[in-house]
Amino acid sequence: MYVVEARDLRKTYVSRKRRGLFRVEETRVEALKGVSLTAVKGEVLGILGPNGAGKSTLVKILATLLLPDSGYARIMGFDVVSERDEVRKLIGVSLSVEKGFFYKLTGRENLKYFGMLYGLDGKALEERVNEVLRDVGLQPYADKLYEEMSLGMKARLSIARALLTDPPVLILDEPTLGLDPVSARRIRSLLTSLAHSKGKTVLVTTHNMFEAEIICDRVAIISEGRILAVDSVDSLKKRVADSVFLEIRIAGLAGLQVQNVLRNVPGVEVRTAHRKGLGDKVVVSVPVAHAEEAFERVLHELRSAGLKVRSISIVEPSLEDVFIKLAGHRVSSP
Ligand SMILES: Nc1ncnc2c1ncn2[C@@H]1O[C@H](COP(=O)(O)OP(=O)(O)OP(=O)(O)O)[C@@H](O)[C@H]1O
Repeated sequence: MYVVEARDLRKTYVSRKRRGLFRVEETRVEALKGVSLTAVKGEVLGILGPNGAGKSTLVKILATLLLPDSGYARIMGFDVVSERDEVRKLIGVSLSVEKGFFYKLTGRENLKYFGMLYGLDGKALEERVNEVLRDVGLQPYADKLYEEMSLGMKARLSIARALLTDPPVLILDEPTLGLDPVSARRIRSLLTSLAHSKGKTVLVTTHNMFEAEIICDRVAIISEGRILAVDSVDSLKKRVADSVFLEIRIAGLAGLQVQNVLRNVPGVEVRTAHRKGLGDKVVVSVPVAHAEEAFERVLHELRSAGLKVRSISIVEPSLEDVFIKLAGHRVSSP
């Protein structure tokens, strides 16, 4: 059984704006255009896409906070619409824009309040609150008022709240957004250990390629309301890799010379030539099946032409390359 299962989810937002006294203008945004995905026990599933791709909409539907127009989603077999209460017992949710905390209570008091709502009390509540504060690294700031916390502290408190009941499923919208690198690293390793050591299913949205690559067992690439692919990072890369890149650094201003020297080498395409740092960095694209041969040949040609090669390395495609290939644009500029 899938722990998370979504089938053909669709959601259109309709907003109405008054234009003059009698005219109302309606705008419709199709945020989800038939999204299907599944997640199993013990995996971190990343939902990766640019701003406006539909990540938050999807997450809110799975978290029972928004109704889909059609399609269905289940958490451990329970329907997110018709069995909302059962679903809520199974999930811990942290959204990127949090509204539910009390500004005049401390972080610890907020957690205690939510812990009580979830049925914890006495010593068990005290211990659980300390445990989750430790997990997210918030102990030193636990007694600060919520309104005095930094963005990063608030983000961590939100994850701590999602962990309170030790739920089997975590649904986290941009969990490391606004965190400093040390806190982000801590949260990332917490999420992978929750999945891999405790068997939890962790759904995280992110537009951070690096994050998706290092924490996700599988990544769902979403763009303009559609899932373009769901697979492990390695498989996604293999899917798009019809070529690899050789990154060559040459002493001095030699970019154009490299282009000239390599122009007639079969299968080699010089993609860019620009100056960076100490010398020119030239990226050469070669067919994937001939990477090793091309490496030798390119090095030989450059040396024969008297160019001083500082370094040459084979660069694997990145998740960004995968995204560009599937979506037709970069993550940062849809
Ligand atoms: N309440 C709403 N009313 C109208 N349109 C909305 C609403 N919420 C989201 N949208 C639109 O739906 C689309 C998907 O938004 P969504 O927030 O799901 O994307 P996202 O991938 O989470 O983006 P981000 O990374 O910026 O949070 C966007 O075009 C957005 O403008």
